[in-house]
This record gives sequence, structure tokens and C-alpha cells, in this order.
Amino acid sequence: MSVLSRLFAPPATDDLARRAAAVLADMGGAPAGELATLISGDRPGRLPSTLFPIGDNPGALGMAAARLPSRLAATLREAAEPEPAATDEDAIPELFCPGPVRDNPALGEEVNERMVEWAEQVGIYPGRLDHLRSCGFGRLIMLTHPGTDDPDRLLAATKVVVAEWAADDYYLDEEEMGADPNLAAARLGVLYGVVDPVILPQRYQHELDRFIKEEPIALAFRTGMEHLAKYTTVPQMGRFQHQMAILFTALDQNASWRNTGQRPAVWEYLMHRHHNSYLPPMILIDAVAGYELPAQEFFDPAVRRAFTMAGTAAVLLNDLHSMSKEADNDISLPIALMEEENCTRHEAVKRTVEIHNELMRRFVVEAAELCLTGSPMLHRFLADTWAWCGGSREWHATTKRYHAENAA
Ligand SMILES: CC(C)=CCC/C(C)=C(\C)COP(=O)(O)OP(=O)(O)O
Repeated sequence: MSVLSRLFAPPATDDLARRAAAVLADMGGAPAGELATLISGDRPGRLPSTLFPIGDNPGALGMAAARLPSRLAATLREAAEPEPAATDEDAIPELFCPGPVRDNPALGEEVNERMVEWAEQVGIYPGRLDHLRSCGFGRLIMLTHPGTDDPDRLLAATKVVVAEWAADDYYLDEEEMGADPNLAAARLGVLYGVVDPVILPQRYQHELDRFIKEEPIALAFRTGMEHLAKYTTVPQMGRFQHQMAILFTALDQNASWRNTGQRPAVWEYLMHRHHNSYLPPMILIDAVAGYELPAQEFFDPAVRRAFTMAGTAAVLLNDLHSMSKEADNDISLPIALMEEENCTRHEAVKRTVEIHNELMRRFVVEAAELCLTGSPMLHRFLADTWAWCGGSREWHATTKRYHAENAA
């Protein structure tokens, strides 16, 4: 039996998909959504909560940081321990990821509806607006950014994340909708000129302007980023553009694998997911919440290491949930594991959860270390990163994008 037929073979597959989805959705043993609880082992609220605006009580943050070392040793010991041994060796381990810090369905729906109106205006997902609505991207952004209740701020972030998904769907993934891996790099190259606006010599500029007006995904980026710019500082916009360049390079890499039929090794796929991760939406955490992590700290390699670990872990959760909808020739961590390590689908899912958990545990350890010295803004950014992962977990477990069985 080939790897792919083993992966998609019914009915064991359906059964495994159901069991895996149940484990991923079960928040019963989830760690606390407040990172401070984990790091300090103390009651929540000593470190900046995702819900405390910066400046409310900066003195308390300094005191909390001063208390960390005695607690840190215990955290490090605990985090370094291997996964708790399961009674059943085959069991898929619990996901080491919090649940959502805030769930406000009405707010999510408001943002979602406004996003669908905008999508209709710019022309993305033509004839598929009900499908777009059912994905609940407005709900994703409501869940992942608990630091604000402002629908307009959430909408700005939703527009750009939907533009990203549209590029992925229409240029790379959904061949029946015109995606073509042969054209992906050329299309994404032009699109990057919208993300980081290009000014052409005068006699050619009108052609680019016309292209942007007529290409819905380009117009989605142009208008989404204009909206986002209301809430970003210059460095925040700059780092977002940098992250988009990284994403597009990774999408080109994915297209290249599809063109050649080459299958990535596990390490190579993990590197790819480091670049094709959830960082594009996560990088807006502070902008959406209304504060700024200074560039000096944001680009500190130790901060970037912790942040990218969380971004990769979050996208590996996407790999697990999207297995049911991906095409046979798609590439994901479970598929790479099956191909390289010749394991069953069940083992590949289990191993993917273990890798996810390893990254998330390392994030907590690194965040604890960073909290010893970082600014209150950094404490909050790390707490918000953890909360982002919790909101994302909830969305992945419930969205109709990955759970057609939930469709109306
Ligand atoms: C939100 C977004 C599109 C962020 C950049 C990373 C990215 C391209 C994804 C998370 C989409 O990955 P994937 O193609 O595996 O997602 P689907 O499973 O197709 O939704």
C-alpha cells in the first residue's frame, strides 16, 4: 500500500480523523490561557494579562519579574521533562496549548459580516461568499486578539489574513479555482509589490494601478493594508511586510515541490513551516491590541526564537486539522513523516502532536527566561502570543473550513 493510499484509506482514516479531532478539541487538560500562571506557578494576573492595558500598573510588572527566578527553576525542570507517559502507548498525547482567553461570538460575527461585505467589494472568493462566511475568519481574529473589543481594529487584521488565505487558495492550493503552481512565483512576486508598494517609472505606473484594480487579491491586499495602517506604527508595518516576504518565499518553495513532484524531508518541511507559519497574523498582536513592542526587543534573536516557535507550533496544528481537506499531493508534516519514517497515519498524527508540544513547551521556557529581563511590553507580547495560540486552537477545532460536518 502506498503512503498516500494508507493516509487516505477509509474507513480507518475516518475513525482516526474523528479520534484525532476529539483529542485536538478537548481542552479539559489544557494549560492556562494566562502565560503568567504557567511561568510563575502563581495565581493569574501577576504578570501582564492579555486583558490589562499597558500602563495600568507597570510597577506590579517589575515586581513580578523580580519574583520569577525562584519559580523559574521549577518551570524549567517541568518543561524539560518528556511528555507525561501515556497509559496507552499508542494514544495521541494531549495538546500542550491553551484554550481561548476570550470568546465573544457576537463580536466575531460582527467582524465576520463586515469582512464578507468588504470581500464582495474587492471581488475575492467570487461566488463563494457563503463559503468564506462559514470559515469564520472574523471569529478567528476575535479569538486570537483578546486585547481589544474594537471591531474596526479586528476587521483590519481580518482583512489582511483573508487576503493571505486568498493568495494561498487561489494561487497555490485550489487548482479548480485557477491555482497553478507553475504561475505561483510570478503571481506572488507581483503581489509582493502591493504588500510593499512599488513606485514604477511614470509611463508604466498606470499599468500597475490597473492591475491592482482588476486583480481582486491585489486589491484585497491594497485595501486591507490601508485599513491596517490606521493601527500600525512605521516599524510594525515594516515588520509585517518583512514577514510577508518570508511567507511568499515559502509559498514559492511549496509551488516548486508541486511542480517537480519532489517531496521534502521532514527537516526541510519543518524549515518550510518555520517560514510558512502563522507569524503574518501573529506579528500584528501588539498593533491590534494598541501597543508596540519596540523594534529593539522584537528583533532580539532570543525573542524571535521564542516567537517563531509559537508560530510554527500553531501552523502544525493547522496541518493536523486540515488533513481532511487537503489534496493527495499536498504536503504536510504528517505526510512528510509517513513518507520518510514509513509510519502509519496514526503514528504520524501522534508524532506531529509531540513535535507541536515540544515547540510550545520550549516557547514557555524561553518566555520565562525573557521575562526575567524584558520590558513590560515584552512580557505582554509573550502573554499575547500564548493567548493567540489558544484562540487559534479554538478556531481550528470548530471552523467549517476544516470541519465540513459542522456546515449548516
Ligand atoms: C493566515 C495565513 C494564510 C497565514 C500564512 C500561513 C498560511 C499560508 C497558512 C496558515 C495556510 O496554510 P495552509 O495552506 O496549510 O492552510 P489551509 O489548511 O489550506 O487552510
